[in-house]
Amino acid sequence: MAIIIGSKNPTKVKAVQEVFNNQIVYAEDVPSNVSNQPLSDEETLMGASNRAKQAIDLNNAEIGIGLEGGVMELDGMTYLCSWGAMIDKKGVQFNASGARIPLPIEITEGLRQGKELGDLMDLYAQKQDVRKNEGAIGIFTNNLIGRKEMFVHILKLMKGQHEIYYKNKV
Ligand SMILES: O=P(O)(O)OP(=O)(O)OP(=O)(O)OC[C@H]1O[C@@H](n2cnc3c(O)ncnc32)[C@H](O)[C@@H]1O
Ligand SMILES: [Mg+2]
Repeated sequence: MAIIIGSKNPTKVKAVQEVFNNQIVYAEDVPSNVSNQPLSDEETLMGASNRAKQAIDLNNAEIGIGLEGGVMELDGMTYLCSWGAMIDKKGVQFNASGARIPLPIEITEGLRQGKELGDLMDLYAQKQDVRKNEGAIGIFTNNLIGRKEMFVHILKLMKGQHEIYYKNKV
């Protein structure tokens, strides 16, 4: 069973390889067709969903996956949010969201000026490519949870829903 993940970001690709460890995994960059920095749950989920739909159309894949990072407002705070979408050959789609944590005010201010979280995180942490490594979630949780681990959780939530859906159909 071939699986296509619609991104070459290593945190996303490694997470898919870990969860679908006995399957062939291809990584292809596809556009999210939302802004580079999604600013709501709706937009982040839409980005994940758009990527999954394009990924499944690319080759003769059984499953297309989209994982998207964003931020959302809740109760006057800006939270990190992440969404996943998985679509199979029959067009059945499963979604799941990941852990969310509040972001510090200096990050929120940068986002309000139109900057991308990935760039803000590199400045904040004085590191390069935080988005491809521990992610904002790693930086703000003392690395107890990293970006790949958060995506692993989202992928398990979708894989499990997919398994139950077909188990109950037979
Ligand atoms: O190549 P793609 O798959 O696009 O990988 P990406 O790192 O750009 O990831 P997203 O498009 O899913 O995320 C949208 C924006 O939010 C940033 N972002 C999201 N979550 C992040 C995190 O945990 N750490 C750092 N940046 C993050 C990311 O760098 C982008 O600017
Ligand atoms: Mg991106």
